[in-house]
Amino acid sequence: MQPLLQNLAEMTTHRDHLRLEVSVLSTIFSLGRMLQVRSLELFSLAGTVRVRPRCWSEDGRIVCSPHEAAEDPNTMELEQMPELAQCIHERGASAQRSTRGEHVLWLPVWLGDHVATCLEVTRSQKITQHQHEVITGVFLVYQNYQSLLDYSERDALTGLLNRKTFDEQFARYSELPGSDKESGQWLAVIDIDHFKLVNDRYGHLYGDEVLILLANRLRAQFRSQDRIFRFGGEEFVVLLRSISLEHARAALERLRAAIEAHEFPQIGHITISIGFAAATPDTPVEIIGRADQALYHAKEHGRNQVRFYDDLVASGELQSKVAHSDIELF
Ligand SMILES: Nc1nc2c(ncn2[C@@H]2O[C@H](COP(=O)(O)OP(=O)(O)OP(=O)(O)O)[C@@H](O)[C@H]2O)c(=O)[nH]1
Repeated sequence: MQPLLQNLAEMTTHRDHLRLEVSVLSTIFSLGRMLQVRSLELFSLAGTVRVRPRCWSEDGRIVCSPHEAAEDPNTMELEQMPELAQCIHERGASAQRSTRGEHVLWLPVWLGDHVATCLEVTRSQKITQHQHEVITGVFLVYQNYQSLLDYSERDALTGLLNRKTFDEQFARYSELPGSDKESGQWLAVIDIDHFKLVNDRYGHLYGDEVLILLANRLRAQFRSQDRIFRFGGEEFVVLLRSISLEHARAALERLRAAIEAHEFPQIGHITISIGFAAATPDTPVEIIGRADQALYHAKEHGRNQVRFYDDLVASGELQSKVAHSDIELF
């Protein structure tokens, strides 16, 4: 039991979801006689729920896929794993499948009413009641800790990622290939127009309702590899990945138009302004600064519009930051 307790203690030192995942897989693997342990990621793609192995045991070590979910060639539809699919539809705690020489146990990680990860344990022998209890015990420690970690990274009102997690997520994006016009990374800052009026006229509760509806719309609009943050107040930031400039512009424009057309309960119609910039290998502060400049340009020129920083610099409507710093005297 001693090594198991040590493994559990080690597991809860991690402050990063992936490291925690690797640690729980290695703890379960060390319980012995495992053919394989894997973490499966569940994600939506083109209207279907897909599954892909994110990390797995290989030669006694845990290795992780180098791909993002949507670009991973090794995915399948959830429905191709009927026992797991049924367990998830029924919001079950576990599922099993036993064939000759292979016994599989699945443990979905429930965060609220949502599953994005599932642990899979495969043994050559049947999993006994005692082994099932030990594995489930380790899993529950992991799930509770994962949920605490998730809670600390999210904005309480909207459930979007909070400002605190931005730098880490941005650093991950920066490791990916740089932006070009064919396929790049983009950072957009989205701000509700005259939101103070909504609060003043209808009260903060209605204001909060608008923020929640906008957050839901953002989640529906962007893909699983994009990252959406609430930076505080009525300001949201989206990191868009692997998308051409024109597609990024079109997605942001669709969002703007959808919000303009939406009838919010009691309040009626609101609009948003969006500024965006290329997520180049500069510091996050510089990139947010550029997107912010584009946003404020939109605010000063009528609101309810999407503006791209490079366009504004090219047309002479904005001066680039370099030009500013040249004349900075203090
Ligand atoms: N309901 C609600 N309001 C918030 C929250 N956080 C910030 N606000 C409000 O957001 C409003 C932001 O107002 P301003 O920064 O003046 O901007 P604005 O009225 O949107 O005007 P423009 O951005 O110039 O179009 C303030 O009234 C804040 O009180 C929140 O969590 N809930």
